[in-house]
Amino acid sequence: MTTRIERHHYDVVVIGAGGAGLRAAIEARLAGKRTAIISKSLFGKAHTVMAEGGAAAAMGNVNSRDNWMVHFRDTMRGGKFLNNFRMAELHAKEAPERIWELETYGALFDRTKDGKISQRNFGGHEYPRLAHVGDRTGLELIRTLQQKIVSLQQEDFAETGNYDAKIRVFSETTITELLLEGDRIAGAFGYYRESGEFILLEAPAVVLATGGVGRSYKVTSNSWEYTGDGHALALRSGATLINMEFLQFHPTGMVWPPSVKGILVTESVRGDGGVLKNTDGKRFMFNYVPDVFRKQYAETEEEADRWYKDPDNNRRPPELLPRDEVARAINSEVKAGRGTKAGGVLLDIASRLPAEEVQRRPPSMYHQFKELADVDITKEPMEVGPTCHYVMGGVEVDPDSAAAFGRVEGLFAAGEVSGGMHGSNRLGGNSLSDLLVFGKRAGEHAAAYADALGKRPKVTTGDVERAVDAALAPLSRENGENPYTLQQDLQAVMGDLVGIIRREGELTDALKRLQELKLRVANVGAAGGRRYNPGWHLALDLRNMLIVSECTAKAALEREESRGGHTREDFPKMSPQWRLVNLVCSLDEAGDVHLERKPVPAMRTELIQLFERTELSKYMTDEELTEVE
Ligand SMILES: Cc1cc2nc3c(=O)[nH]c(=O)nc-3n(C[C@H](O)[C@H](O)[C@H](O)COP(=O)(O)OP(=O)(O)OC[C@H]3O[C@@H](n4cnc5c(N)ncnc54)[C@H](O)[C@@H]3O)c2cc1C
Repeated sequence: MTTRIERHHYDVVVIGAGGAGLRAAIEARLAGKRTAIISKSLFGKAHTVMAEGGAAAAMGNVNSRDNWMVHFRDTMRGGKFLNNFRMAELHAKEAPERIWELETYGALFDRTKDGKISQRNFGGHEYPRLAHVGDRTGLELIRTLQQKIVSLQQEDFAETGNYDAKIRVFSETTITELLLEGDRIAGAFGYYRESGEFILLEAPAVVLATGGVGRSYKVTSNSWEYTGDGHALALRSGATLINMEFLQFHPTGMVWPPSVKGILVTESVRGDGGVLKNTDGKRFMFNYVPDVFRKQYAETEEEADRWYKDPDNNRRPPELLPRDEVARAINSEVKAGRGTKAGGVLLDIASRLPAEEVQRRPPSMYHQFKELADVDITKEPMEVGPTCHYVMGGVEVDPDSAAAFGRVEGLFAAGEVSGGMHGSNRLGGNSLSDLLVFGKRAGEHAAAYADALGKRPKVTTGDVERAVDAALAPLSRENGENPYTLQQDLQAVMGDLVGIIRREGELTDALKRLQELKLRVANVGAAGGRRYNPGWHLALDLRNMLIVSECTAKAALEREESRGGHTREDFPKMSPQWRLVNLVCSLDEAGDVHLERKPVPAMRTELIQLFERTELSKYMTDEELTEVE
């Protein structure tokens, strides 16, 4: 029996309908390209929508001393100098324009008293920099980008009588394979989640905008669709992933009750005055300020408290250190027996702000705790602990065009699925601006690539048949393993052995267990048919989760230092030699993960000159410092 496949032709296919995907699609459509947007979940329900804190852009609205150079410096410091400097530079320079542009699409940001876009403080940012809409910034961003897409569809309708003529959204549709002719992208294959019917989109250019990988971890702020699909699709099509060892564990996830463990408690609670205390009632973050940050952070509670009113003449509270520092500090306090029974510490805003203010500032935090944990945060502290939140590693891309490196042409990546921009650790707020800056670039360059092609690559029947067979395989295994058990086992391996603090023995053990899981996943089964069958969907996702987890574990074992989102108990220091190394994963012929070391591109002189030598000496080797002089 032949399998029915719905076929479409596009110039650019964008996989992912979060901020990066929507911004890329808008740009490709503005360049006149027929563009498809594919979304695994409902249109509008992406991670981007969950972003609360805001989008970082050096507009200088609240403190006029802010500019792209200060933002660039903060981003490089946050990433511990492993960032792709060119991406950090483009991001810092272009973010303000991308935010102002959103206003022309209809976004309504909160305002300062004099009517400018308001900006709030956030960890690691020297000045108030996060443009925000209460704690619903991501929602406003997605709403606005969707609105822009609808307005473009209306223009297309006026011209052609068809809303979908130039830009069409396929929601609740999962892409399982990229199809190639030789080394060039020829299309994408997937299925409608509701009907289980297959879909083939032939296109010479694909933009990956699939977000993160957090569902491979037990405790995570990420939702069900973040199974590393884009990372795995990139690898399988011949592209490379960079620095997959760097995962951000957000310091403040809910820890109680178990049903909500991992859900994020926004950093703006700390930006607005919330402080972290252990069960002895001590503000412990003062004990955890690393030397590299000592100059910028307050040494006493009095100075830290003064900063909220007078940031120009006081140093920042240590609660606002970059996320990796705060997450490790909480981890240490809990380990030392100064944590709560549920394994967290206390985040206190109740004793710091009047109740009405607490309700007004982070309103959804108040409701989140009231409804999910029955805790009134205007009266009691919140119980919080680290949660897997963001992956800094991702598709290795050319910084200017967002084109994927490796053996593949016609593939682009933007947003959380791409790597390099944030180095070893991302600053809060830098993701929303990253996805606008590089989403736009990816859409623009994917369109230009499609334009410049002579003959378009063709999808082969054999490849489509293989994609169909791979998709149907779990349904045909009568005694296959249960996908939910496999996912739990994978989450246990990653959470327990490749988590926030890593050790050689555990990482070696993790790799052994991942190999065992690989064999079991090859035998995963799903009962039932193709019509809305979440077990089948997970069975297909597991293949991606496993391959991406293997990259993370391999790179974590290889990198013998501690930096940003990678902490090795057996190598606790940051090493200037390791700063010169990017770890790059590819797939070999047998489908196994191959890891190689590649040099980190050297920063241009005028960018190096933005830093003081004493600061550079914390990160760079002696040879590099000699060259700087
Ligand atoms: C709770 C929370 C709060 C956050 N707060 C902030 C903040 O305040 N500021 C900030 O800068 N960052 C924040 N972040 C991080 C930020 O929201 C994300 O990194 C960012 O939104 C990622 O955007 P994206 O466009 O790359 O991907 P996403 O928004 O994650 O979208 C990915 C899209 O890809 C689709 N997809 C995935 N796989 C497939 C597939 N196989 N086929 C088809 N479609 C697929 C998904 O359905 C989705 O549409 C937060 C994250 C979380 C979880």
